Amino acid sequence: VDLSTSIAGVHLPNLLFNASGVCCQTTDDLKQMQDSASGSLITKSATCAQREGNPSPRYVPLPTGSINSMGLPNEGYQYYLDYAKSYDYSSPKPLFISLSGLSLAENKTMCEAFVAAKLPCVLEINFSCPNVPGKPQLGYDMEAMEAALNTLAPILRQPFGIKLPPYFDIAHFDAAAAIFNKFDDLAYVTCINSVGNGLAIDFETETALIKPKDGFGGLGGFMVLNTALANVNAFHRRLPTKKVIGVGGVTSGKEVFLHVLAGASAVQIGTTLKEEGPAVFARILKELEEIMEKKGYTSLEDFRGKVKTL
Ligand SMILES: O=C(O)c1[nH]c(=O)[nH]c(=O)c1I
Repeated sequence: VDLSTSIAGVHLPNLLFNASGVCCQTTDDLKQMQDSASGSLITKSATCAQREGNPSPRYVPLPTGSINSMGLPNEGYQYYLDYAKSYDYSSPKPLFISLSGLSLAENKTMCEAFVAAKLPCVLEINFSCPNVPGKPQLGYDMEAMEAALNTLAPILRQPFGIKLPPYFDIAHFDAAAAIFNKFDDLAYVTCINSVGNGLAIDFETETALIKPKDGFGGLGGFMVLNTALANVNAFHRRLPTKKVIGVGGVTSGKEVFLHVLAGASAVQIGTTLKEEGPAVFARILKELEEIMEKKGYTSLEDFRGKVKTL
């Protein structure tokens, strides 16, 4: 079976890669991704300056997923620019770079630096970090999101992507899609980032599980699967000339299959990669192949976006 796909003008030998933030902050992490069976890799969201992030504990696995309030820890964008400059683009795996400036000025600076370097990596702007105290998510402010795209698209002038928060209202899917359809170079959207500001509490100790923000953090893993599928399908239906990368709730080949059925062109793994390690890619690719063979599909196009309705 053929599990390859293409996004933003790059070809992925298979549709799986890491969710930004997991196994991608340092060059050691990224080497693990390169050595894994993934079809691509994306770096930890970068800010202009290096950041330590929030105090620990800041990530905790839960029975049905995870909660995190990392606080954008990263090596600073020059580190990832250097990595992108030294990346071997003859490798079958294309490189994606995540940028998450703390302001539009920061995003502008980082985009200008990457564009000036003229590299084949794909740039993805993170509109949805839920864990920087005092910084509301751009993805929930439609006007600010459109203003950011009006500033950044003319700088990028190449296919790029954006990372979106989950939306929970049809009117919000409509409003967001109406904005995205104005930008031809916006090649894809990645749905979803963590479900923001959940609260995990330990029953015995009666204490929040993570330290930052009184225990409030983004939810991920299996518990967010159905919200992720809805966001993938909502934007697949509303963005006819763009692609969707699906992320959220993948624990096996079954959820990858469901993400593609909902319309995903590629699928990322976060919590399950964090808990199982990079060997997860080989396991899940095998599971997906078995599912496709059983159902009689030979390529992702055979079923992408073909979820039936009653
Ligand atoms: O806290 C983080 O670093 C973080 N955590 C997330 O769950 N999503 C994000 O986009 C980010 I930038």
